[in-house]
Amino acid sequence: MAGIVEFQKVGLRYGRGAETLSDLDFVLERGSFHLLTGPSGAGKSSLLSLITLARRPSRGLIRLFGEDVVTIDRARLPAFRRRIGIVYQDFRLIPSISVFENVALPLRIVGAHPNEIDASVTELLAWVGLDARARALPSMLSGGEQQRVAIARAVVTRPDLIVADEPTGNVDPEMAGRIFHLLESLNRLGTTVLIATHDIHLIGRAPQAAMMRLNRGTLDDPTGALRHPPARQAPYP
Ligand SMILES: Nc1ncnc2c1ncn2[C@@H]1O[C@H](COP(=O)(O)OP(=O)(O)OP(=O)(O)O)[C@@H](O)[C@H]1O
Repeated sequence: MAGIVEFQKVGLRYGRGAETLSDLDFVLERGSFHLLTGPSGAGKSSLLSLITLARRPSRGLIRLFGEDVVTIDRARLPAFRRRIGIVYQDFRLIPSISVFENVALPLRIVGAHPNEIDASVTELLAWVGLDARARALPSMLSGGEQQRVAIARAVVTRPDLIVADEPTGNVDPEMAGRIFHLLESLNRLGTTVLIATHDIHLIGRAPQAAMMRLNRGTLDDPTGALRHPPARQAPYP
């Protein structure tokens, strides 16, 4: 089965200091569900930034969807980025447009039909409990509400890969459960999901998820799933 993400001997160094990430070797198989944990400062966001093509590694090979994205012509990177739904830790909503338009934006970029945009955005905003706030600007929302908008935006195009950095960091346990359920449902439909989280409740909800643990920039593999990746995750209870 093809790897959606493959890292070989990847290292990342900011400036002239020691490496923040070292010798990362792993494969995320198509349709897998991974949780990335580790103490604050271990390098989780840095690792996600390599996968989402926000940064290039200092060394090593990264393949996304089977292609080497380190040496690739930069002009081709947007096509890869469009296949990835990203939930940023700091949301990164566009402040000058409405909640609806923030979620609609990825669909507008790919030229989706207006009817499809209306239907998809409306459905997702209802799913995250924000249908009544569709016309609001992001600044009028609480942190947790903004996080839900960011999640709706990340999944609206049904991307091949979803990368979420602390997607439940600002919401209550009930909403965290809904968000997790949404990501699980997308995973069952074949989307590969990688979630970086400190949320022990979230980790407890996903006993079958493959765990990746970063420790000072190197990766532990407590479930062995990186060396022997499951072809497909077992269904969640
Ligand atoms: N742009 C940057 N320039 C220089 N150093 C950076 C940069 N981004 C992150 N770092 C450093 O890299 C290390 C790892 O940071 P990173 O944000 O990846 O960790 P993290 O595991 O996501 O932490 P947290 O759980 O607190 O979000 C930290 O020491 C951080 O200071």
